[in-house]
Amino acid sequence: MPALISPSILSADFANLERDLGRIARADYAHVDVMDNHFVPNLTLGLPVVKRIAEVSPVPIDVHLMVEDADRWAVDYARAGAASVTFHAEAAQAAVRLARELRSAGARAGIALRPATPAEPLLDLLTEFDMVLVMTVEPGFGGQSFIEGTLPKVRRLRAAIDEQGADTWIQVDGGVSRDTIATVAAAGADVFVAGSAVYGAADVAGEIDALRALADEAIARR
Ligand SMILES: O=C(CO)[C@@H](O)[C@H](O)COP(=O)(O)O
Ligand SMILES: [Co+2]
Repeated sequence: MPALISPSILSADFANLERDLGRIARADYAHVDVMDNHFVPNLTLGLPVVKRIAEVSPVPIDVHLMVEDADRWAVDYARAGAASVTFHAEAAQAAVRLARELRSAGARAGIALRPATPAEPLLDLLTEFDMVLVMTVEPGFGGQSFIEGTLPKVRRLRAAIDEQGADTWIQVDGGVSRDTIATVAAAGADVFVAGSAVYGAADVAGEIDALRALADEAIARR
């Protein structure tokens, strides 16, 4: 599949969110990081803000839930208008049940793994999820540097998905930029989250195109 680009609005101007969403109209998704200051040591935004973002965004919303008690909150984000809701494996009691509830609510269901969380427990359950998010930094903040040690996990997931013929996307999030995107695309990723690389660029639309071109080139070669 062609690379999908999901800029993280964590690096947007929160006082001008509608304007900054307009700047990523050529992306495939808008990545919205929901942090609760418990699962991660940072606090961002919640349901009422996500609902308005979904209403004004030119592209579908990809919610990345970094909250404790994902089982309690995830479906509410689907009902708030998110096209895709990704919860953390470490924060869910019943990941398969939750993914099924998200699909029933009309959203794509994603499961996220912190850098130190192994993918192996998921490998027999891949068809239950529309996406596996491999965190390539510790969740909580934008602007961190890419952790190379997460690449074998991306490769293992790619091999399992291809072997099973599963229609599960691999998303990578954290430190994705022109310097790292080709490597992680070659390892097997399909969906690329980039916050500081996109919103820190002088030409935001041009940066999305450049990242997409680099990823597509690496995907074509794998
Ligand atoms: O989920 C997170 C951080 O926890 C991310 O979505 C970041 O927002 C990505 O930022 P960059 O590393 O691309 O600056
Ligand atoms: Co994120």
